[in-house]
Amino acid sequence: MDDFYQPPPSHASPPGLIGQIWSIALGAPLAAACLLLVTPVTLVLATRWLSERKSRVVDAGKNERSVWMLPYWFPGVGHGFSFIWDPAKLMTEARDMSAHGIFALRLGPSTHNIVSNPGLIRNVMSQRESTVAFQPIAFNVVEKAYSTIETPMQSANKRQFFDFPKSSKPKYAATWEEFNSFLVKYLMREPYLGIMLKATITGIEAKVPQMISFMESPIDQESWERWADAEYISSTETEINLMALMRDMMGQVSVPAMYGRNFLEQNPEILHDLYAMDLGMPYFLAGLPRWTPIPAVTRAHMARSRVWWSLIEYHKALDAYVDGQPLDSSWGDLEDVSALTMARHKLFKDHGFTYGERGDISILWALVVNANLLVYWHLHHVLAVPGLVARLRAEIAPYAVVEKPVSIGGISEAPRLQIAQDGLAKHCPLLKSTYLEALRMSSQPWSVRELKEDVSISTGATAGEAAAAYVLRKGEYVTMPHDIHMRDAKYFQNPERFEPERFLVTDENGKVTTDMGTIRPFGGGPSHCKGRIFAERECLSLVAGVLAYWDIEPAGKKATWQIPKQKKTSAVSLPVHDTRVRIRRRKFEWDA
Ligand code: HEM
Repeated sequence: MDDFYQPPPSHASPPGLIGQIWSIALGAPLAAACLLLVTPVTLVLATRWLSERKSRVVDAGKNERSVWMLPYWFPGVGHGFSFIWDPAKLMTEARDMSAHGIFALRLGPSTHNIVSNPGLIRNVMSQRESTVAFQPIAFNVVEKAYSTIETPMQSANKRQFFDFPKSSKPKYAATWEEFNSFLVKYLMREPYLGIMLKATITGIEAKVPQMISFMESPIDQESWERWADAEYISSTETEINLMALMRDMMGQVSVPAMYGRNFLEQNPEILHDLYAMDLGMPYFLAGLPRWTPIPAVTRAHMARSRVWWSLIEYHKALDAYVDGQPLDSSWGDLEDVSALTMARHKLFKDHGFTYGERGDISILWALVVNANLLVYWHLHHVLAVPGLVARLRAEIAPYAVVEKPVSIGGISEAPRLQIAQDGLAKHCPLLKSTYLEALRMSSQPWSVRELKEDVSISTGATAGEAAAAYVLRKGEYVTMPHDIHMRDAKYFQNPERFEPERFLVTDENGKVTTDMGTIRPFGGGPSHCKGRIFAERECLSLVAGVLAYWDIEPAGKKATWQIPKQKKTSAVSLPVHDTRVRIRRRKFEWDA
């Protein structure tokens, strides 16, 4: 026996009952620790093992299968963590592992069937509302995103305005169809579409020549220059942030076209409140209240409240206007308010909606958040391709005309801009193709539907491939992240590259036009964007006007175009940083 052998230190237990209690007490921390560690690990491993839902044949005759669900690790959370962390990565990888671009994810308590195959999406979009419903999703978004959450601090006087949406749900349900029909009638059909476009184009023709003031002091600059951090370089050159500038330019012309010119004059900060509100959309949808200790959440709530109050005052003015009551002179005559806004106002008033229930905030938000950013991406991509600006200027020359200024003595006014929006949309295929390519690359729109019944959707037969059908289950959701398809190398060669001619097609007579193909930047089905025609015309007109009027170069030491990475907000992404540029007025033949 070794000399140095020592028996283990004895926790010499006293004999009997006390001894037993003593040993349990000593063993307990270790056992508890083991249990604490082993139980969750076992649970997580078991969840991972059992959670995969294999795709099984449902009906062999119809080649119908159930949807494959990826395995996940955490019970109750499902794929929630990886979805929040990087949804595009999770969904792109799963799409590549799935047979036909369809798979299921578990997000908390709900199951989402994620569909990116264009044939399957077409099928979902063509289903009846009673089977694949959008209305409950819309109500949910409206409830969470556009209602203000009351705090006990608010006065009773204010409270009556903030009763949206629970009390108003029945009123909305009763008028849902009529409101939807208004969107189609007044945003997509003539003469209303043409009237709103005319107001927008008049704004573009007036504002584009004033886009840069070449003033040294911020006090003398236009508001959009100040927001875009304009820096005076010389009387012919300014350095400025392109995204901030273009975003405001679009809002400066589209908001007056919808709400009349006095609305923006009364609420000069409202565009920026809408941007701040849009940034807060994920917090609203997650139900985070104003007092959440995260500054961005509070900022978003405050911005949304300010937008609410602006619209409440506006609706009071509209009430007075239609009732023939005296109107505060700052509102002007309100004669230039769009037919859509007036028709919605009438319906709200006739059905007894209180001011707080009138959901105009959703339309104002839809008008501003996507188109305003798209003009920035479009312009940025076009400027970054060598030689493209010259080609586009040649194409748009008959429809975006800069006229020689009138001179009196030695003083000339600024050259005038004339835009023919119809010509740009119909006779400028290269411009339109670059617009579609900008939409393909910079928008991340999702369409979500609730399944009210089991439904079978089919890929449709394609050349060399038989149709495959999938059964989606009642109570689950079907989610279509259109960006996953729009960046899929199977459908778009070099999907990460901006290719100006990607959407051009030539017919048998050699006529060149554009074809959108399978991209869906505006979603689809019953909730298909109702502003898509208006958006296309206003975006093409603003981009053409700016290209015709201004020279733009990258600023900074390296002075090369670097397209920023994207951050998902609404349909069109936000750049992670702005783009600093130098802007000069173009030289024309009369300048020589
Ligand atoms: C480039 C600009 C735009 C993009 C990319 C865009 C995209 C979208 C998307 C993805 C949807 C949801 C579709 C779905 O659920 O499947 C939508 C809905 C909508 N958009 Fe746009 N949009 C743009 C501009 C506009 C403009 C300028 C307006 C004018 C007010 C507008 C009005 C609407 C409306 C009213 C809806 C809701 C339609 C409904 O639920 O019936 N959009 N948009």
